[in-house]
Amino acid sequence: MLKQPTDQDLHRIAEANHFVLNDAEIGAFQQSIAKSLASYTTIENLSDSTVRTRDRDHGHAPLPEKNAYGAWAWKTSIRTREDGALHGKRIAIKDNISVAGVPLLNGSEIMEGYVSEADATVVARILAAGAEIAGKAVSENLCFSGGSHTSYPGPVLNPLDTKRMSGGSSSGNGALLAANECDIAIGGDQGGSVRIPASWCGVVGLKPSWGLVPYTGAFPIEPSLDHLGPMARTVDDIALMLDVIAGRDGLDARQIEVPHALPSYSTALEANIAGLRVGILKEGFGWEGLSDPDVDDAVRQATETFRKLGMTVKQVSVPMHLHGLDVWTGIATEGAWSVMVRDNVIAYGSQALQDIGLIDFYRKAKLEKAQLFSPTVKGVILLGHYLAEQTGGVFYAKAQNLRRKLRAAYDQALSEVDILVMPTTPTTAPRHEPEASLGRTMEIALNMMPNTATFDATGHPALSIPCATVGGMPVGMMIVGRHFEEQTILAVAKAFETQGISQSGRQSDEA
Ligand SMILES: NC(=O)c1ccccc1
Repeated sequence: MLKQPTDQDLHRIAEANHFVLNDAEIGAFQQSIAKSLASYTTIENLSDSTVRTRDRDHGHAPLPEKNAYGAWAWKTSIRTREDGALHGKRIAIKDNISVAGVPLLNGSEIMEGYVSEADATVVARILAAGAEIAGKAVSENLCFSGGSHTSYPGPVLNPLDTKRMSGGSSSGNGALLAANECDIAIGGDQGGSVRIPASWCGVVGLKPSWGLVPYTGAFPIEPSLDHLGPMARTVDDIALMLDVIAGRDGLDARQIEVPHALPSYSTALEANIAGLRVGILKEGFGWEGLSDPDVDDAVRQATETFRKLGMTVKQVSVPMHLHGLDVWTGIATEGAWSVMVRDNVIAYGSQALQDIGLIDFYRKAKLEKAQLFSPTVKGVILLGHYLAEQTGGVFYAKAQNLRRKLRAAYDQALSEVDILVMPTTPTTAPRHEPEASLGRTMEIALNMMPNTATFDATGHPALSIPCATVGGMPVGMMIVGRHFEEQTILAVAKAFETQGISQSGRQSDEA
């Protein structure tokens, strides 16, 4: 029950909002508030009819000896039917996505003790398609890192070389797929978090068009950047999963642009890709101080495969790509601060389904345990709060407007070619740096995203596929397409995968 505010409360709040109240005004506002509070009593007493915890096996914490890479956050064996498109598939769910009755840490110690009350839409759809939910995969701390070193309870190791990072923020997903501990994993991507671990772990990862896959039931960063998408070892499994999870759920405000009728992505894999036009994005290569020239070369060389497949390949230029990360930063920093910090993961103004249990737990955790926020999250709080205080959101607002311009710039290029290609990440998986300073910890969490984050801002679909190895580690090639043309990306990726396997370049180093 909400208590009537004291007169003191009203004076304090008025002062915080830069006005003053006299005694007569206080009296009048108290009366008006008393009337409104009756509605809050009603709200408290009405059921909002959301589905709560089901009767199911809640699983167990992973045994350390069966968690060599620190990639499992929780183990389950949830299956609700014995048939369906995903029957026989073992699925890992990134630990920022709700599975009813199962803990959700979102990579942060402050969430210790929280248990999700309802299945996310993607989880409900996966179960309805007959798959087994094999567990939750470790996420970076509140999803705010592209490395795999900020996760609680510990870093995630890359199974291909355990001294290296698996990439984040879907860090566990990449490691579990590379280690063959699941067949398909659902990741989240606001700045590259599906594609970075796919790139560094040598698997396939798709960030679908913004909105295509409902975000309902996943812990957000900022609604206009939030995406969920599949990761797997094969393009077939990506398409199979996309068929299951894509489409409106009627609960997610991010789905405003999603077409009501969607193609069959699995069927689209067989489409004829000869004649399609590939654009090598000039500005996606040679990032000053970031790019490994061997990675750039390997991706350029891999595009020869497209020629062999009968596609045309040319270089295209989108100068604004160089500012994509700036636009993203303007949206992500203040946006994440407002949603995740100021507003307890509520996006005010949206009609999306709200997770009351999560909001309540997280609000209290934030009040009591803020000291446990990771360096990356503290960085977002410091700059986001400062920006709001100094500028009142003007930079956020302008960055949102610039997003349209950025999107139009890529759309222009995508009117001349069917897909854009570039390295997913400027390097292969870097080494863990356990002794890193605070500054270095932040740097290695954020320095790999110039090609990925921009497409979270514009919402274009983007897939990372292994295309070579450098120094024994996989190189990811990113294929970007037009909005809601995942079928084209998948058909191209499938053809590349089929062709690529017979090539020596896939297995050996491209010096
Ligand atoms: N959640 C993300 O996609 C992300 C990726 C990299 C850095 C920060 C955030």
